[in-house]
Amino acid sequence: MITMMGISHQFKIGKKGKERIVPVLHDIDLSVEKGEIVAIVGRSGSGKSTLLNLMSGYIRPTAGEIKVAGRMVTKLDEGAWADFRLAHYGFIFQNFQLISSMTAYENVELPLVLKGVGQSERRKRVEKMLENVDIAAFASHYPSELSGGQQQRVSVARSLVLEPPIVLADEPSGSLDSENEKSLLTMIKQLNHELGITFVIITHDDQVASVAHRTIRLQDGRLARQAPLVSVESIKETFDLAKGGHHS
Ligand SMILES: Nc1ncnc2c1ncn2[C@@H]1O[C@H](COP(=O)(O)OP(=O)(O)OP(=O)(O)O)[C@@H](O)[C@H]1O
Repeated sequence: MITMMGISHQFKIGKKGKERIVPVLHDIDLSVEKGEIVAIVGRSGSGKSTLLNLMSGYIRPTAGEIKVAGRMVTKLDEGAWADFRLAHYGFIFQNFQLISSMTAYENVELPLVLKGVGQSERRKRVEKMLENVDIAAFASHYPSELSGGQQQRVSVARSLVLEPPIVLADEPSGSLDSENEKSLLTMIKQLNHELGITFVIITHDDQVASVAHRTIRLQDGRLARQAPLVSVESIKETFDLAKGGHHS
């Protein structure tokens, strides 16, 4: 679903003429399969958010290529990226990013309005989504009239209402208590299972990482080597020996 090939990224900081280069990611090869839940973990500053921002096209890699849903997205211009994002990605953030002057219903409806979906179809989809995340009873509440957990549910509903194939989440449970965190994780598992949505989730939290099918660790901008149970060399050796033995 998402393939990164030889991705490196560096930021330029400082005033013109006195710029400094900050290398952040180094030669990342990574792929996320359709229907996977992948957790990205690593120390603060290891490059997790940068990696997610590259996947969503908010920043462009200094080197390397990214393919998403069969499309070479590194070649897209700003406008094409915006369309691609709307069609392929949902986002879940730590601070929910709901619009305070809109009700829960209107917040969830917004992506459909932006996409030009007609009113009766909008109503059907918003109502279904609000029910999916168990927040229908609070449809007419403004964000300030909702608890943190309820706001996160609305934010999840909004990110999924266009039924994106991929959801990118940056510390989605960061501001939730353990009860609300549990129900967010149950919801993620359920959506993954029922709709086959692919999730890429940045987290510091072992609970969140425990729902993932796979955990990717970043260490100083590189993928940490997952210690294989048996090295490739030893498999080759065994294979060659077995072959040699057979012929002799
Ligand atoms: N826009 C930017 N300009 C310059 N440097 C940046 C920029 N964004 C991030 N960095 C630097 O890149 C490095 C990685 O940052 P990033 O936010 O990807 O880390 P992270 O692993 O997500 O950290 P955290 O867990 O604290 O959110 C940091 O050293 C950071 O200072």
